[in-house]
Formats: sequence, structure tokens, C-alpha cells
Amino acid sequence: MSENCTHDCSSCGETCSEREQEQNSFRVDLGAHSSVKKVIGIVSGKGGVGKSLVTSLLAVNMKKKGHNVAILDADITGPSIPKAFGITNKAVGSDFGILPEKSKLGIDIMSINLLLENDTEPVVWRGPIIAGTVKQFWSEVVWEDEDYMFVDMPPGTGDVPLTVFQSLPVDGIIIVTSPQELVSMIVGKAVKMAELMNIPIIGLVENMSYVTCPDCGKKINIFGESHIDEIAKKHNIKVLDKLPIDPNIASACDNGIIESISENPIPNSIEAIENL
Ligand SMILES: Nc1ncnc2c1ncn2[C@@H]1O[C@H](COP(=O)(O)OP(=O)(O)OP(=O)(O)O)[C@@H](O)[C@H]1O
Repeated sequence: MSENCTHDCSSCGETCSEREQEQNSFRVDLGAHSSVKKVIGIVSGKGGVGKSLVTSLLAVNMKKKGHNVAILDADITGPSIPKAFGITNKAVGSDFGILPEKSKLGIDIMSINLLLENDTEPVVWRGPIIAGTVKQFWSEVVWEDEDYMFVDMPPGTGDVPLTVFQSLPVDGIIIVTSPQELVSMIVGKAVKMAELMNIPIIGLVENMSYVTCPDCGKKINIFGESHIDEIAKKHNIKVLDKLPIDPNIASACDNGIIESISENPIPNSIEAIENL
């Protein structure tokens, strides 16, 4: 225990024997009509690396394999999941709780944008309110018979990731990175946080890893040589997939038709999740 212990583990990043026992005491129960078998967090050390894209691709490809899939969009101040799936309807309530919206393929989705009257309104809320909203998404939404729930986290290691790791029974996380400088430090932070919270790391996905020349098919590393394999080795974790920069992916996201992408660009991540 730290010398400065305040006995409030919710705001502490230290590992100590007391923490292990405390870990489960922050858990929030699912609603009475919900059932979720596996919870997978998608995290990134910094913004804009494609975390929401990877979350969406994981959900779509797991759904196509016949699993019941849900996405909890925990990125309250920068939600992008509804847009990628072309969802404009608002969520409605029932006697049992808030009903998630269904995507075209039948993925259950909950995001703050499904509750705001106008989805261009900024969410200007204090951390505890944002974290409370994420907990409500878990406990007050009717998640019916879900095999896999993917939680799209905000970037970094702030309040919401801490809340999700403490309140939800997360079975593992996938860390999304891009091949730029600083990646070593950023991955290191995400790994350290997962270790502190006792959350297994399923592996890394490197997004925007390369571009394929449309004329000759050559792979071009536009951000320079990637160091992801060395970084993964250093932390003893796997690099699951490397995703290219692909204008078709960008346009599918922007046009709300992410489910129309026919190939699976993240096969190893899907396999690792199915093997959990
Ligand atoms: N591999 C890719 N090829 C082409 N475009 C991509 C790729 N990955 C992400 N993008 C585009 O980059 C933008 C940011 O992606 P995304 O929203 O998934 O990032 P994020 O890490 O979730 O961002 P934030 O930190 O804001 O939550 C989106 O417009 C997306 O379509």
C-alpha cells in the first residue's frame, strides 16, 4: 500500500494487495433482462488512430460468423460508431430498460448520439457524469443474449477506461496503434494500465500500417518503418493484424456502410477473440 493511501482505489493507479480485493467491488450489474458472455475493450493511447474503425470491423466480422454482437460506444465526447453504421434513429425505452439500436446486420449498438436530440451538440460534461453514463449504458440498456460486446473506449488512460475496467467484467483488450513516433511510449502506457487493472491483453492491431500502390501493388510505409513487432516483443504481446490505409474503408465509414466491406482485414484478431 502506498504511504499516501487514501483508501479510495477508484482514483488510484497503484498495485497493492488491497486492490485485488477491491477490484470486484466496483462492478456494476447488468440489467435483469441482459446477458453478455464476453466483453472486449478496444483501446488506444492517442486519438484518431482508428479505434472506432477496428471496433466496427471486429463487430461486423464476428456478426458475420454467426455470433450475437453488441457495441457499447464508451467514447462519450467523440462518438463515431452510429455514423459508421449509418444509424440516425434515436434509442427508445421499454419496461425493461433502454433498447439498443440494431444495425443492418443486427448488431446491437448504444452510443450517446442515440440519446442526444441533436448529434452535433457537444457533450460538455464533467468526468464523473461521463463515467456514470458509461455505467448506465452497461446496466440500463437491454443487452439481450449477447455473445460478444465490444467497448469502444475514448483514447488515453483517463476516467472512462478506468471506469470500464473497474465496473465491467472485461475479458480482454485490443490495443490499436498507428506506426508513428511515440508509439512505443503510448503502447507502454496502455499495457501498464491493463496490468494494473488485471485485464488480459489480447494483442495489438496496427492501423494505417501501409498503403498499397494501386498501380504496382507495392506496400509503401508512409509513416516510415514500423517498430510494432519490436514493441510487442518487448511487452510480450502479439501483433494480431496490420491494416492498410484504404480509401474504401474511409469512405465506408464516412457513408455509414461499414457493414458493406466484404473482406475481413482483421482475421487474426477475430480468431484470438473466438479462442478466448
Ligand atoms: N485504415 C484506414 N484507412 C482509411 N481510413 C481510415 C483507416 N483507419 C481509420 N480511418 C479513418 O480515420 C478517421 C479516424 O478513425 P477512427 O474514428 O476509427 O479513429 P479513433 O481512434 O476512434 O478516433 P477518436 O480518437 O476520435 O475516437 C475516420 O474517418 C476513419 O474512417
